[in-house]
Amino acid sequence: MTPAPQTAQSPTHSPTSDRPTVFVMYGATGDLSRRLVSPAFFELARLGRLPAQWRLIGSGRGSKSHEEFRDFIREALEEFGPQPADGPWEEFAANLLFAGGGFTADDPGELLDVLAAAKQDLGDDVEVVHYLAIPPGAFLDTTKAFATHGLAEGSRVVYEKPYGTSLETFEELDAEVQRVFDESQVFRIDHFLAFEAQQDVIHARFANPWLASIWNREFVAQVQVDIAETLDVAQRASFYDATGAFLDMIVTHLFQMAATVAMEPPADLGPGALQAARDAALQDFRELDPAEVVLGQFDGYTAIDGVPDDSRTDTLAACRVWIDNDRWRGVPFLLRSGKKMTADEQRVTLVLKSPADLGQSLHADAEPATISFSLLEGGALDVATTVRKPGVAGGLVQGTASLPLDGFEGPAPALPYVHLIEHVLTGDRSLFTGVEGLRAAWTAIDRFSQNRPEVLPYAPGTWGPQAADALAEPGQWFLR
Ligand SMILES: NC(=O)C1=CN([C@@H]2O[C@H](COP(=O)(O)OP(=O)(O)OC[C@H]3O[C@@H](n4cnc5c(N)ncnc54)[C@H](OP(=O)(O)O)[C@@H]3O)[C@@H](O)[C@H]2O)C=CC1
Ligand SMILES: O=C1O[C@H](COP(=O)(O)O)[C@@H](O)[C@H](O)[C@H]1O
Repeated sequence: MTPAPQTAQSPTHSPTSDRPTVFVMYGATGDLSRRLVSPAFFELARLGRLPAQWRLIGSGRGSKSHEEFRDFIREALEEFGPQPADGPWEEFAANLLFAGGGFTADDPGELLDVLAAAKQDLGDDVEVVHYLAIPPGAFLDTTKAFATHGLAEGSRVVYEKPYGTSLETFEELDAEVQRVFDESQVFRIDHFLAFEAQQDVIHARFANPWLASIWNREFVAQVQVDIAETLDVAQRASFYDATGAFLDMIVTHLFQMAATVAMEPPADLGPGALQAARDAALQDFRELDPAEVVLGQFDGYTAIDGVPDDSRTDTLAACRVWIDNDRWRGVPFLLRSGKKMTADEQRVTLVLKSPADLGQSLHADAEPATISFSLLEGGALDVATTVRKPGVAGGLVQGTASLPLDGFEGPAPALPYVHLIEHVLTGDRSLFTGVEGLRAAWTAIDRFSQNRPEVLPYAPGTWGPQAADALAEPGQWFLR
């Protein structure tokens, strides 16, 4: 298979955020827009890092006046921050526009008119960024609509995850995307790659030879990527019920995080090399065995408005992934993510081999040490290690040294979407997924997709069905 060209910067776009820019956000009334993307735009405005002249057009199938859309975004900021009062709200709001009536090949709704007016306001040399914050099932038709209405040429386009919903739909979508756009125009998001702490996993590994030297099957017994949420899905039942935890989180964010851990040292830490290293790791993922996947649904899920009474959608998924290469052969990568769980935690953990695993007789029964990165907010690095118990009785005890990763002088950590939007403007692909890695991810889950296990019930506020615990044996989940 010939890899699609992946260039760090478009030959046709200058790596600057100075060009007047119109962002069109499809799905602007949705959960992603309210919780993550609109706050990031406002944060960029607060930081003075948007282009000097810009507009943000929210696109949706319903109808809203520009003023109603501004109120809608203000309410989202009041709920999720940054607070409007903490930034240049009035100036920001004046740049917000809404184009209703949807956007399809047959009917572009109000978008062409609103876009033309915004471009006219901003002058001749306007950059247009299309941002698809809509459910993945709508990506293909929207891409076709770009071609029909002549909106592809000279623009940049940002696809949310999941890019596809199966190997087949991924191929269909990507073929259309490659037909309509040049690869240099396309950005495929996985916002976990933009977490500050995700970047810490990479930099901690390569800046510390002691860490780099144990980052392999000789010393690591298990790798765990565990994203637990107390969050419900009531606000976005229709998207969620059609998607489920496995597609929403596992084949997307958790596969990318697992690949971040698993990757070979990249040639350098530049955008192209990082993306290529992750993609290469994904290509070594073994096809998932459906017997090593556990799906769960929290009790009460089907009572949510908009969820069918007989829905079998998974709200939790856990699996064991094997990576067939010299560094990781035989090391299980345990991935788990679910809604309505016990806690909000996002962790990448390397469980190291115990003295017994390494054939040592001294302190053979000592617990395995762990190196664990919390991905929440600014992140933290927690190293749990066995030490002597103080006092005359002696014995061993495990203690944890915790290093907050945002506890240093300098700017505060930025929201992931702040990084992503800036990187789209500058053409830097280090935080974006690569098409070959995505193809490998969909290939790895293809057999599972045709043969999904039964969905098991779990009580809200727990760690999921017991079968998920068993995946970690003979070890156990770090979060428990
Ligand atoms: N929510 C989150 O935390 C995150 C979501 N994502 C991704 O963002 C995308 C959107 O997710 P989210 O915002 O949660 O989903 P929502 O269900 O909230 O949908 C977003 C918006 O898309 C529009 N929409 C729905 N169906 C269609 C359709 N068939 N065609 C065109 N537009 C449609 C709706 O707006 P209207 O009715 O106004 O047209 C809706 O408000 C998904 O791909 C998701 O995976 C990524 C990271 C985080
Ligand atoms: O992509 C998604 O991510 C969020 C979790 O991301 P966070 O940045 O809010 O922690 C998840 O809740 C959502 O279901 C999913 O679509």
